[in-house]
Amino acid sequence: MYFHALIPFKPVNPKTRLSCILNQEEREAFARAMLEDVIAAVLKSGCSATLLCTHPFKHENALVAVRKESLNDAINWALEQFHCPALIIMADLPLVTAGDIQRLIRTEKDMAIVPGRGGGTNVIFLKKPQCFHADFYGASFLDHLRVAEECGFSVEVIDSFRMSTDIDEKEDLVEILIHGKGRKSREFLERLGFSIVLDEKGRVGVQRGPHKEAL
Ligand SMILES: Nc1nc2c(ncn2[C@@H]2O[C@H](COP(=O)(O)OP(=O)(O)OP(=O)(O)O)[C@@H](O)[C@H]2O)c(=O)[nH]1
Ligand SMILES: C[C@H](OP(=O)(O)O)C(=O)O
Repeated sequence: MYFHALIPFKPVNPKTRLSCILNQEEREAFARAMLEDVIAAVLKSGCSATLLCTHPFKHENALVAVRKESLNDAINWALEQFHCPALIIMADLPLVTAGDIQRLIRTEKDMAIVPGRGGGTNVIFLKKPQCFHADFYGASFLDHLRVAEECGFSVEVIDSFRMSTDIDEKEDLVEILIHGKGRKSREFLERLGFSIVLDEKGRVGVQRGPHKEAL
């Protein structure tokens, strides 16, 4: 089955929660690397990709719509245009695979949803997108279940480590370094000198060593 994926993307000053370890230029490059990982999985799954971007941006394998409004308003603008099923997938899920996406689009329910850790929503597949409206931020997973109920949708909640792993904070980089073999985002972090480290309590964290290209 062939569907259309909407990928919201903020190319300018993204991922501010990573400012403690990446400067703005690095965060922009890192956000692009994660986006590449997501687009690769989307295309491999057989879906096409449209980026909903806050600023002008070009990608050779995706359509781009520049929408200056907020995340929810941009998604809701796009959903209104859809007359066929739609996938909404965030650009900060670099571990996602084509098989993961196929799991959503093969759902027998009206909607499939993947929660993010901490109450967020990482991916939504909608068979009838026009009834729905996005309500990201805060406990958006609960909000999206409520919207689905209002629409009378049957819902499948998908339990997936890879798709639930959105990269927001420094601690999340551990997951890319451990599980992100072959991903552009892992190559990027390694090039910058990131590696995993154990703290004094035995927990795994990340450290930034010398820039590989500078060695
Ligand atoms: N179109 C659009 N996409 C957005 C906007 N804000 C964030 N995004 C995208 O939405 C997804 C989830 O965003 P967040 O995790 O909040 O990312 P962020 O705003 O870059 O990160 P922080 O600055 O750390 O909050 C990512 O794919 C972002 O690129 C927006 O205002 N408009
Ligand atoms: C957009 C938001 O992402 P988070 O800030 O939780 O990563 C959400 O999932 O509602």
